[in-house]
Amino acid sequence: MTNAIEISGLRKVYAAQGNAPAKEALKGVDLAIPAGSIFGLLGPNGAGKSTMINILAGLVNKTAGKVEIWGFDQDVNPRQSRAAIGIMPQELNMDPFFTPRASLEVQAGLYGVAKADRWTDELLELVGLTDQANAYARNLSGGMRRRLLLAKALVHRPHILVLDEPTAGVDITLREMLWNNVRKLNEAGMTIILTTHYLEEAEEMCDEIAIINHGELVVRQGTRDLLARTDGKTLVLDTGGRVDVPSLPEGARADWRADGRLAITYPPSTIRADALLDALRAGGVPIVDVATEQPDLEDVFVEMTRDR
Ligand SMILES: Nc1ncnc2c1ncn2[C@@H]1O[C@H](COP(=O)(O)OP(=O)(O)OP(=O)(O)O)[C@@H](O)[C@H]1O
Repeated sequence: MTNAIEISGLRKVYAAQGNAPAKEALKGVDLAIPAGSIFGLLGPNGAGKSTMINILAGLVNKTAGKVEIWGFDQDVNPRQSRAAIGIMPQELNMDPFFTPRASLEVQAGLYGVAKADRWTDELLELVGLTDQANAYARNLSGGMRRRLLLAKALVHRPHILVLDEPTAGVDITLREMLWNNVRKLNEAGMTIILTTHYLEEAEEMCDEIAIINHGELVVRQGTRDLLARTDGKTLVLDTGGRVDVPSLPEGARADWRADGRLAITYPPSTIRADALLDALRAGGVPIVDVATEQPDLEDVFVEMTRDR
């Protein structure tokens, strides 16, 4: 299996409701997600990420296009394609009278996992809920509920795990635990797809990233290559205090930071750092110290999703 997911020409139009006009949430997206990757699906609010994930999960019907999950066409082999994917949803609502163990057993039943093939105890152990296995869900903390949702997504041992905003509003300890789990699952061969608003997290975790905006795929690239795309670097200077900044080569921009340092952002394709430093020195700016900063995913994201 080279691609865990192959999406082509995917469109979704939500029908008009009352005064709200019809909304084309996905406008013909083509996207291949390599098997074995940790793949980030990013985009601003309303870009269409949840729509895409819900289509993968079989919760939203597409208007047009083709979706193959682990080689199974969703429309031709719905059962097999559903069995290949597990989804950890955003929302935390769950039956308050179920214990984690019972929830996992029920979920396994829904997926038709035979009793002998269930791995309930291992799953509870994996997400750190062994001690709460028999506690009612209403007594679980938000973090524990989230861990239970992860375990529920895994009952049928899917090839692909989709995490929709898994760390929104969770504390650092839980976030680390989630990511450790995700890495372990990925090392064991599972393909991971995640949406997140934390771009730092996507930068650190994902091998490849797709950015969607207004229902269209804007870019899909390896994380490292994506970061190399932005033509913007920053020199950060300690000038020993505020001074007048002389005019700089066109394309360069100077900003004073809150910590009193002077940040010069420039496109390295047309301006060399030494030309900038020469211009500053010639303008009488004392340079006590200099550091450089590379663009991060946030910069790339802002550039790619800026409305033109
Ligand atoms: N059930 C629905 N009926 C009508 N319009 C919808 C429905 N669900 C989503 N939309 C619209 O489709 C567009 C895409 O929404 P979607 O939830 O997929 O975006 P998103 O990228 O997941 O955003 P967020 O990051 O805010 O979750 C939005 O304009 C949204 O208002």
